[in-house]
Amino acid sequence: MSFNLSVTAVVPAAGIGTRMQAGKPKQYLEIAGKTILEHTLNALMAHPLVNHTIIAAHPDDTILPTLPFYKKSWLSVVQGGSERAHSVLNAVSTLPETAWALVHDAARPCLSVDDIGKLLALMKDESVAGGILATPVRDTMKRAHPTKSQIVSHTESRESLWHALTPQLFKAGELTHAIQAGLTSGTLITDEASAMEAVGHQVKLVAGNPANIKITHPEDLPLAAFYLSQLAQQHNKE
Ligand SMILES: Nc1ccn([C@@H]2O[C@H](COP(=O)(O)OP(=O)(O)OP(=O)(O)O)[C@@H](O)[C@H]2O)c(=O)n1
Ligand SMILES: C[C@](O)(CO)[C@H](O)COP(=O)(O)O
Repeated sequence: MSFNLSVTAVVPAAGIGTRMQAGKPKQYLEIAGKTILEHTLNALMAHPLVNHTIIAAHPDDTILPTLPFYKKSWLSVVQGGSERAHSVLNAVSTLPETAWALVHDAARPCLSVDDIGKLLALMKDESVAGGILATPVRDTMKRAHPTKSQIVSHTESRESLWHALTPQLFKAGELTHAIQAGLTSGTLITDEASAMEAVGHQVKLVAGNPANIKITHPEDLPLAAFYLSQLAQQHNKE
């Protein structure tokens, strides 16, 4: 049986980085001389099965066209939307229904090629619609009191609780329909898996490296710089 093994990376990059409180969208902040977005694209394109990337960019983005990779043949750009789900939908809906979409946050540059490979192995697993990189929760989880946000209401069980990361891998057609259904029904869609789960698809959890952090707040930058240096050292040893 032949499997469609070509993969398109889809990179939602239309956010404005409010929580980062920087003078520009966080994906354009630099680490080791490259923008965070460029680190992320390099990470994705390092896997031999990833042969194209679609970026969903903010309509007012004037930085992206100035970057060195902008005119590369392996890159396409679509307009992002008001929410991350809209940005992903605008990109994924341009793909053939049977294409594999590897959706990955622009704000997650510390992605290893090994973790991409672990997730792409799901393309041959017909028991699931796709899957996501994730890490098991390590800390005790507390639910705050609904009206007293600094007071503990109760302790949540951390049994079988995971942090969802990206990339998240699904067939473009199924993902397009799931996001459209979720947006129409008002389902909260904060990642691709939540849309797929809502319409009944099986989603596999693939344990990934917790270094694959989402750069969100200023204190994440030095941590990401450290993890990127570790990835570079590992790459140089290979
Ligand atoms: N309308 C949006 C909102 C977010 N994103 C992207 O989704 C990823 C994860 O979102 P987040 O970390 O929340 O980024 P921002 O929305 O930029 O951050 P903030 O919420 O602090 O403004 C980022 O790569 C961001 O660029 C997007 O493509 N379109
Ligand atoms: C997609 C994601 O990175 C998975 O953890 C996360 O849901 C993005 O959330 P954000 O609020 O858009 O940063």
